[in-house]
Amino acid sequence: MHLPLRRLLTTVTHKPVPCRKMGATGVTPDKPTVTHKPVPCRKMGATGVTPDKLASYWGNVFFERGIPEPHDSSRILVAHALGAKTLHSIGSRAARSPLSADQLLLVQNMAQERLKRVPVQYIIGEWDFLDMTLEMRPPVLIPRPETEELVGLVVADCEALRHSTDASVLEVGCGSGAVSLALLRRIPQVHVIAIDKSEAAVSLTRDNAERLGLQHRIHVFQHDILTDPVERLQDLGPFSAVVSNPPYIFTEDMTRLEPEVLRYEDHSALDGGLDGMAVMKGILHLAPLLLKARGDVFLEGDPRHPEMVKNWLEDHPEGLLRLLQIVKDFCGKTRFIHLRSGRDAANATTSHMTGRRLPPYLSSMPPVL
Ligand SMILES: C[S@@+](CC[C@H](N)C(=O)[O-])C[C@H]1O[C@@H](n2cnc3c(N)ncnc32)[C@H](O)[C@@H]1O
Repeated sequence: MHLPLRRLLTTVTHKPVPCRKMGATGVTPDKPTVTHKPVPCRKMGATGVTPDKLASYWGNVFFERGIPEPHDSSRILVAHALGAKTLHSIGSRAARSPLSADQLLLVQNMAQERLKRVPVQYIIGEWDFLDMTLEMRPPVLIPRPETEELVGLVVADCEALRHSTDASVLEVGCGSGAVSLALLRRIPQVHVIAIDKSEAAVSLTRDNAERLGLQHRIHVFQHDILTDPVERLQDLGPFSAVVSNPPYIFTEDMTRLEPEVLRYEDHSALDGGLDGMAVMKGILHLAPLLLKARGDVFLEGDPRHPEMVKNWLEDHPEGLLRLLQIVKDFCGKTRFIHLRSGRDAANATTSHMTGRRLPPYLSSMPPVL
């Protein structure tokens, strides 16, 4: 059953109960009413529920209810209730200590959310992207591991960014700020302009920039690349590079998305129109107006897009954009497109990258996002 998107607005972020509060009893008045079958405290003894037992209990419930990555989900939720990222990291003593009543209830409430297919990232309210922990708030897109590779590609292959002292990047569709903030952390002299048409995304990027102390090197504002005046961006340029992980799912593929994605993430962060290229084409059109004489464009897309971009470039020679590189993601799918403005770009080459695995409900999107 599909939950209405309005449900997103009521998704709560469950703050961890620090370990030092373990042993506290009673339920705080602001805790939501428990609607799910309670943790079987009587079976395990009210103070006898250890993190491993609880994770295993909820992992089995999730499994029986068809929740993807059932055991990973439950372990992350239990770890979060203990103020940790993983159960491995809590140490053997904490692993043997029973949870407090507060913590039990917190896990139970979070598990209820997971049973409704709310992504773990939204439930715990944060997620790691490269070396950063970012705040996550629905419906802003949860950054995917492939996008970490996009950052790696920009850092490795954008000479202009590494060698110039006044390099600037425009990110189109900043979402949570993952790409822009990762670039700022890796390239000290760079300044980023990050735009998004979604107010929620702009606000989250700003908050994440503050969280990481990077707010002085990033200018974030609401801007629709397809409809707002380009002069607004030109006034802030010209840029050394334009980077984007635009919405690139073909509209016809949207219905095949997992409930976690379809119900809770912003559709306009995902749906790229009939050919998945609505925003991408906007960027290709505008890039020559925004880039320095020899500037780069880095795009993440669907595996069908590199060929489609090649065709688009043949139909639009006036833009003087050249395809420089097509790069595969860690699944071996053609994923990233590197273009350069001006006449001196080399011929296309193909390279491969490796990386880590994504939870299935995020990775099995058609196509993998
Ligand atoms: C796939 S998400 C990428 C978010 C983030 N950069 C990341 O990689 O996690 C695409 C983002 O583009 C934004 N977006 C969609 N259409 C846009 C448009 N016409 N102009 C600006 N941003 C747009 C969405 O709001 C969304 O935040």
